[in-house]
Amino acid sequence: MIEAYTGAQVRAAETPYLERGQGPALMRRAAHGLALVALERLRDRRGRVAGARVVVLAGTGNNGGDGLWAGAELARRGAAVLAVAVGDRLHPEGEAALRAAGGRVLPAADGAPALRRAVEQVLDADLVLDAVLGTGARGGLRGTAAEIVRAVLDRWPAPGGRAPLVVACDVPSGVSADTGAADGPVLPADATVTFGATKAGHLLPPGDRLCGEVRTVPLGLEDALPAPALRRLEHDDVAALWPRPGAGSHKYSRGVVGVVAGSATYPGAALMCTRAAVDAGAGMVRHLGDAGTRRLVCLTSPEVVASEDHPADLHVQAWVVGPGAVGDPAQESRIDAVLAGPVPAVVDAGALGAAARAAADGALGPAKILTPHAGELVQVLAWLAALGATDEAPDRAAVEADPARWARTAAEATGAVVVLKGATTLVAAPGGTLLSQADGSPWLATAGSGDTLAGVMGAVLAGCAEHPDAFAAAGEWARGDARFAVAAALAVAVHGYASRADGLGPVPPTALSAAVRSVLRLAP
Ligand SMILES: NC(=O)C1=CN([C@@H]2O[C@H](COP(=O)(O)OP(=O)(O)OC[C@H]3O[C@@H](n4cnc5c(N)ncnc54)[C@H](OP(=O)(O)O)[C@@H]3O)[C@@H](O)[C@H]2O)[C@@H](O)CC1
Ligand SMILES: [K+]
Repeated sequence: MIEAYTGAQVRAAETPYLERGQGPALMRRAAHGLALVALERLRDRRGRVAGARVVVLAGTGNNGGDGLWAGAELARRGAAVLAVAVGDRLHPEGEAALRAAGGRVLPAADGAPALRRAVEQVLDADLVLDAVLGTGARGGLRGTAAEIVRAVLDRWPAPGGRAPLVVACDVPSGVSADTGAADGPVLPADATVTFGATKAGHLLPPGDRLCGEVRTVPLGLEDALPAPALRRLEHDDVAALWPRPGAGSHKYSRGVVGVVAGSATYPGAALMCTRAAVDAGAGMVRHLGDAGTRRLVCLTSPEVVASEDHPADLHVQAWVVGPGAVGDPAQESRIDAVLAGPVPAVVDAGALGAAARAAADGALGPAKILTPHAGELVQVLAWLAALGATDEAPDRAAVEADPARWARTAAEATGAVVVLKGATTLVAAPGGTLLSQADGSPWLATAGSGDTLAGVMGAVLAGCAEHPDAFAAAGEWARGDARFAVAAALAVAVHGYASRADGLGPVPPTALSAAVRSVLRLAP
């Protein structure tokens, strides 16, 4: 599991060390880790370090200091290192170290000619160390640094062209270490070397897409860190946590999933959703819907028991409501009943409007999991604002600029877990628990993918519904209501792995569902 922290959390953990005078030692350790990754990248690209042209984009603070000390190490290995000073000063010891190692300094803020030279040097470099801003940034890049990065990006080579390698120091400058927000220009990094702990901004969109590979250099702060701001499940976590039947399990103890999906207009959603719940290992899957859809469900997945019942007539461990359930009053009535009841539920697509209404009448509770994509979240937040449950109704650009903020807002306003689907999917629980998963193939952005995810999520939700400690192996934090957020993240991860199971190619939802089975053969 990756645990990530805000910049402020890491700075607070560093404070006692700084007060004991250990700041310079921490900086040297950080800079050495940065230099090692830069050396590795240079060797991969050029075979040797000697003679490589390296530019350090150096800011005025300690982030710049890290870059200058790392530049000094590279200079000692024979690289030609130029520090581009973007502000009115440089970290004094870092600058002295760089000069002592034979590096040069270009004060880029000294007028237009200096700025133009800086841009040429960056474009000509083999490697750029981006050390303008780290955890001390207030907002995105501004001033000379912003002008340089903008001018460089304007001339950044087309795909296939040769661009300098970029290694970011702590975070790509201009990306918030706390939120992943990127206000203004940012040089996309091939690798980001971070210090003390992974930062939340490395795992949150849109900044996560600008980090490249993230490497963390330990600084010995681990024991001083508080609870993480954000977590990401990795392969081993998924293998260990996914609910599996024991010798004494039977279909009811494993979890029955009830699916309220499909309508005369959209029967396919019900087929994909029920199939995925079967493939993800539900003990039993029941489908409620119109006669035509039921017949198709039974033909596609004979394992499913389809009926025209009402949710109140059935005992299930978890519901999935909404996929394709549009324009059918009987389905709407079933959705309302599930939302009003206590049973855990995945609330998708056609049920999100009803969820917003139900939430405005009283919290849905943490056992309900809403699964909007960005467009649907905008709609849900607009409904919540219109119903007086929230103050603000952001547009899509605002949601995409800071998705974590808005996923959290929706979670607090509804009392439910909110899964904001995207290339990086965020899971926000009302208590503040936040997970980020980025496991899927870009091919996953296809119609029906969400119906499949909802089915997979229904299966894992049914498996943990009656077991508050189902995921205790992940840590104390995962007990009780937090298990619903973990269930959601597990489903997102498995769905993502399934999209890559046969390599990177198209994944129509039926193939995706079949791949879920191969992913779940993971050894526990
Ligand atoms: N603490 C430690 O023990 C360790 C810390 N480490 C390293 O220190 C980093 C944090 O260093 P930091 O605190 O000096 O802040 P930092 O990110 O360099 O930026 C602040 C400077 O930038 C400026 N500035 C601010 N916003 C701006 C903007 N939008 N656009 C332009 N400029 C802006 C601001 O200048 P001002 O505006 O105040 O004149 C200020 O001078 C951390 O990320 C890690 O790399 C490691 O060595 C390990 C040990
Ligand atoms: K940086």
